[in-house]
Amino acid sequence: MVHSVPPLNDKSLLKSQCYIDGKWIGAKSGKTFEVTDPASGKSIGTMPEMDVSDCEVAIKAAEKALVSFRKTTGRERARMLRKWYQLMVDNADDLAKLITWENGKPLADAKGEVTYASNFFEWFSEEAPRTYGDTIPATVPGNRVYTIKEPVGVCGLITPWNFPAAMITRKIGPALAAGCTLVAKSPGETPFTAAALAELGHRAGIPAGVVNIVTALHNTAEIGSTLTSSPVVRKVSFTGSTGVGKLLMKQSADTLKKLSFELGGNAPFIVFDDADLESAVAGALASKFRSSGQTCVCANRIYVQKGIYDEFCKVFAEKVKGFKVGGGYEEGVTHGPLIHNRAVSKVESHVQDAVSQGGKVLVGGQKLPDLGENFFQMTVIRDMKPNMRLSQEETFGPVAGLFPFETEADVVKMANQAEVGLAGYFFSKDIQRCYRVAEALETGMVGINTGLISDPAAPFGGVKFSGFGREGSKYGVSEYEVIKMVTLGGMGQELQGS
Ligand SMILES: NC(=O)c1ccc[n+]([C@@H]2O[C@H](COP(=O)([O-])OP(=O)(O)OC[C@H]3O[C@@H](n4cnc5c(N)ncnc54)[C@H](O)[C@@H]3O)[C@@H](O)[C@H]2O)c1
Ligand SMILES: O=CCCC(=O)O
Repeated sequence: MVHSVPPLNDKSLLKSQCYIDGKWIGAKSGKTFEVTDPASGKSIGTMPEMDVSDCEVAIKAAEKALVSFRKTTGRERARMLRKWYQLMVDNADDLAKLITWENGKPLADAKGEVTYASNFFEWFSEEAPRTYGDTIPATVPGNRVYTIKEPVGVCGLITPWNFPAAMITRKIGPALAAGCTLVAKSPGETPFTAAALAELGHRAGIPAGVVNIVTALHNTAEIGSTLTSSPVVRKVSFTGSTGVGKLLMKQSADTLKKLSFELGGNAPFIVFDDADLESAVAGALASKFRSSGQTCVCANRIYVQKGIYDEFCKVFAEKVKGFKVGGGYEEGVTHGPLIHNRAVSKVESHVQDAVSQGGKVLVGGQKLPDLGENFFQMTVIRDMKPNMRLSQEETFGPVAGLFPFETEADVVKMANQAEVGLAGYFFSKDIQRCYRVAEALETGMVGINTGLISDPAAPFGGVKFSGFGREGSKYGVSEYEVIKMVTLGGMGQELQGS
């Protein structure tokens, strides 16, 4: 496969060290791990394999920086975030090249991610000066009661590889807006984008120790356990799988941390007979195949009502045939590789399971070894059944399983059978049904007549085994705050001299 990486305009954005206490440093042990390009399998470079002692240094730096950072005004923090946002915009091309290089997504998608990611800094720069408390009418005569919002303290942030920029800015933005300092563990598969962001944060004037990034691949679990067990770290925010979320929650119990968990999904995508077929197909394609199916809000189970099932399958499959899979820098490529061969194996096993139980492959279904070991065809399977693995587990890959259904009640029941509840989608022109089904779906987010719901202004998060807490939106900052209530006693009610 032809594969050449375009040079960065600003080569100093490609780092091979960690940003801790305002300085670029390696692991004390001197150990590093290698990061590979998922498209070519070639090495991109190395990053420090940090361990418990390195992570503790980062926590100390964040603890020290908190003393003064928590006293900055919201307006001051807003200006820092705004500068950081602007630097992301100014360096968008380089950030996108890094994302494509380490994650594999096509360059146009990577550019879209940079815009999405930078918008979290813009959004939270606007929220930072508006973290209002309340004035509360007291029950006790003569008392006055009010609340103030305070930063929760040092935060530990753990993010996945599927959005190397957006998952970390979605956490750093509100943490800084609230006045918190932090230690972020960037994903071992995609650490370079986070490091470039740290460099831009440095240039934006974020004070030393406020943002610290540690990297590790093999020591990931011990970094996670250091962050969750440290009494200094008061909050952990994690985005990743449900299994790891449960582990981190257990590990956080002894120190009673505030937690936010954005975990796995298995999104139902429902198309009713009364839907506009063309826009339902477009919505399903956008939702299912975004990042080659590797987003937590990707449609995983596509339910189509019997009356339009055959037609939907035909039109949907024709469109998928038009996709071009390849290296993310190549012209005309619409979909990139999967992150690693474990992801390819899971996708392959979901296809084999469906086929062995009567699913019919309309498009794809195979690995693409000529392109590289992490490539898999964009795949469409019809005649899916509820007991198939794809129906029960998140595929996190490019397989669209099309399930027929009869009634609204049947499909809502099937949709809600999942343990997880992150996003759900449906297409219908019936306004009463729109309200009814949106309210009946057991998910944290619902897209009606759209397959794309992500927006820094909208609260992102799940229910059930998809976790808790909301990111983005007017609710995002509160995840990083505590409410302090103040009662002033004996304030009196009568005016002197009355
Ligand atoms: N809800 C959301 O917003 C959201 C967003 C993106 C991905 N996800 C979910 O993430 C999953 C895909 O990512 P993945 O397979 O890499 O998930 P994962 O849980 O294995 O890894 C996610 C992150 O956690 C780290 N990690 C892994 N084990 C850890 C441990 N023991 N202690 C501390 N950190 C640890 C990894 O290094 C990585 O940075 C999917 O289930 C997807 O739905 C959810
Ligand atoms: O993969 C999870 C995040 C996706 C998004 O924010 O749209």
